[in-house]
Amino acid sequence: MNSNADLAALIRNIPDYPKPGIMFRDVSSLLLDAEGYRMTIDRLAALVDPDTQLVAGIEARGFIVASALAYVLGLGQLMLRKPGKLPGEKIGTDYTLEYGTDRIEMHVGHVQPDQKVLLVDDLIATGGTALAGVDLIQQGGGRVEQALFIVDLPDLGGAAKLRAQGVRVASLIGFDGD
Ligand SMILES: O=P(O)(O)OC[C@H]1O[C@H](OP(=O)(O)OP(=O)(O)O)[C@H](O)[C@@H]1O
Ligand SMILES: Nc1ncnc2[nH]cnc12
Repeated sequence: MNSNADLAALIRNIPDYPKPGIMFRDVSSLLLDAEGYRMTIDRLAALVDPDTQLVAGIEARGFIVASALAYVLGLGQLMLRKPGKLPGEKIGTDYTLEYGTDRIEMHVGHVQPDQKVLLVDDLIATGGTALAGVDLIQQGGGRVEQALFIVDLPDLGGAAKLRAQGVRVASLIGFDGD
């Protein structure tokens, strides 16, 4: 498992899921591979800004990345959740993604003023989800200067949109032509 190309080979590609025309990049097959999962987290951890104070993951697949990274880095994890899951006072943002619309929510008070928050997810496509995450964290008073993903689908433009917001974006694997 010497290169990110080895990691890319562990991702299953499923055409026309969940809608015709979508090539679904399934990280579940990468996560099944013990060495692949460890290498993925180690390589993402090596990219994290040293002054990062909190790791934010987006439900559901983002939690798998955020949990492991927060543990390795010795940081706390902020949960950005799909609707109807948070018991406390919350703020939320609606967004559009490659194959539909959704909403994420965050507890009020879970980000400290000016806290430096790393945003992570398994994959960025159109960027709708990640931009909603940045918006929520900023509404909560935090700063997002960096975002990390296992997979980027650059042709869908999400990473470029995040960069236009001043966020530094990195990923381990890029799939062109999506
Ligand atoms: O860049 P975008 O076009 O917004 O797409 C990326 C998002 O889509 C997937 O999540 P999904 O909403 O399918 O939910 P899941 O994590 O619960 O599977 C993925 O995990 C990202 O969060
Ligand atoms: N093509 C894709 N594969 C997997 N997850 C996604 N989320 C948004 N687009 C996706």
